[in-house]
Amino acid sequence: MCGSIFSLTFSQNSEINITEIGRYIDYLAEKQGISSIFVNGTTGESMSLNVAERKILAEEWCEKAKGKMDQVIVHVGCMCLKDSQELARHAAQTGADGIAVIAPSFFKPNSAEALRTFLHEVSSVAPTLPFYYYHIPAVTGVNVPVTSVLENIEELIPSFRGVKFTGIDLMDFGQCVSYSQPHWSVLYGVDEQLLAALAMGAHGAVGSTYNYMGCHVSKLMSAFENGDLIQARTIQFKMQELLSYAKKQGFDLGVNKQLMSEVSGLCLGPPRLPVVPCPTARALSIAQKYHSIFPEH
Ligand SMILES: CC(=O)N[C@H](C=O)[C@@H](O)[C@H](O)[C@H](O)CO
Ligand SMILES: CC(=O)C(=O)O
Repeated sequence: MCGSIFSLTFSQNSEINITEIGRYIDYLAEKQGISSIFVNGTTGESMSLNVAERKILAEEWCEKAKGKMDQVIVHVGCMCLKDSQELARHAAQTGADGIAVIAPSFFKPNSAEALRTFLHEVSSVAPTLPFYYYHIPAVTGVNVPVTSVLENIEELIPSFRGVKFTGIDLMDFGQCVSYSQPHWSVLYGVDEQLLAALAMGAHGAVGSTYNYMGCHVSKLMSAFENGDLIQARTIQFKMQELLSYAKKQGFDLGVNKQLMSEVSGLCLGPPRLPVVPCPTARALSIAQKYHSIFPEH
């Protein structure tokens, strides 16, 4: 299971703060059973960071994860192809285990072909690095079916190794799994309905809430593997209960980040504008809900 890391900032000025990264990795490995990390993605507020900041973070996460995480996947997608290529080259030099790329979303690709060409251009500057397409249509507004992105993709991108699928279209997802090659990973990213994706054959899970619910999610996944659907559902329903409570209160990245700070005790700092910090009372109430749903933590 892969945790998507939150950005780390200083509370005074929301400048990036790399001093907490080592502790963050130990927390994920020891307390949440997280074996891989996804850096500079949605949760990591990559689109609100500049290229220089993203390089510093990628370097520090790769360095501190050595010997503690199986894999560090660095997201390098940007609005600008040149920036994405610069970050892809940098990820290769930094020793990342793979890169992921989101569809640009200001000027959107108008077809699967345009999207595939963009992905190809990024991958070609780091040809030896395993490449993942990151599908998150609710955020990007790019709704190209992933199935159509995957068609003969290795002819275009020989380093292609899978998809991080954060969408709710389980038919598209199922077809991706069905089309996938043995050396690919088709990973699911909507934490609230992971169990449905496991039934469709998901090879793994990547998500923001695994930062603080990872230990429960690994139980959900083992229960599913052992055929214990009752137990798997019980855990999934608890996750849904927490997230639906949080959503009623206005769940966004600011709330999610504050919740992680409350549960873990780590100092993650505030989000960067345009995301605004979560009011303390709201974070405490959601954290209380978390502890009542998962009393063992
Ligand atoms: C939009 C977004 O941030 N999606 C995340 C992963 O990609 C998920 O992990 C969600 O944060 C999670 O499923 C809660 O809604
Ligand atoms: C949530 C997630 O997977 C990301 O941070 O991109």
